[in-house]
Amino acid sequence: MSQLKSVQEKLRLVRILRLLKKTYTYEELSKITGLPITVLNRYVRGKVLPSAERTRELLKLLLPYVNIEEEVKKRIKFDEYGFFDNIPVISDTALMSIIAEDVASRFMDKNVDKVLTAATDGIPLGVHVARELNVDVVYAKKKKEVGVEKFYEVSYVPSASGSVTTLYLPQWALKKGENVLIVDDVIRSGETQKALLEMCKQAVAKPVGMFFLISVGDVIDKLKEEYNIPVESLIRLE
Ligand SMILES: O=P(O)(O)OC[C@H]1O[C@H](OP(=O)(O)OP(=O)(O)O)[C@H](O)[C@@H]1O
Repeated sequence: MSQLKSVQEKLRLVRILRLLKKTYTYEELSKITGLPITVLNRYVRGKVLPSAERTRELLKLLLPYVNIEEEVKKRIKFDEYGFFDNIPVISDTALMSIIAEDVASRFMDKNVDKVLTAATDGIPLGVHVARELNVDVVYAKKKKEVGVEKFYEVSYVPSASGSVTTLYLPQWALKKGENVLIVDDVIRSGETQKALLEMCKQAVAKPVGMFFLISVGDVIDKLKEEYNIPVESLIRLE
């Protein structure tokens, strides 16, 4: 294993420990791993890193306790009208890194050149996934930034809004022939995503897949059928 790969594995273990720390006590983690609390605490705080061999052993022991779907569900807070607050999910950097590893492995064989998302709430997932795939992330905004000469722009009517929204993306951000992975935190009607797909069309770039943390209803099945690309979500709400 290369030095870099070995360090990455160690950092992955620290992220997993930090995530599990939010659910399990040090006593419980100590029982699971057979390591003293003081040692685990040093790993979590980054005071020391485990050896490569211990990292492998600990990952084997701890990974069964990581259920990312449950971690996301646990963090979604619904209000009295059935709307949910996704900030507890997208602001948790340890969880987002672990989710991004999962997303990267799902789309590893797609030769992704760029990750595309929509501002605002798609950005954290976009950044984490792009970093994991070692590519750049670009995002469409609802306003035109000054200093940009040419934009791809798509107008649509978001469900239940009754007004037209336009998304703008600088033309330098997507190039002809690039393989694009579209990600977002949530997909409800799919209108935002169709706008991003339309931007790929304007750029003559190729959408190679779509991923969402949360999808509502059967919208991802419809997109998959219509565009004939893999469309996946971590959790599906009815
Ligand atoms: O499938 P759809 O019905 O199009 O909805 C999904 C979109 O809605 C949310 O963004 P929003 O437009 O609320 O902007 P925000 O990210 O700035 O909150 C979300 O982040 C998605 O981009």
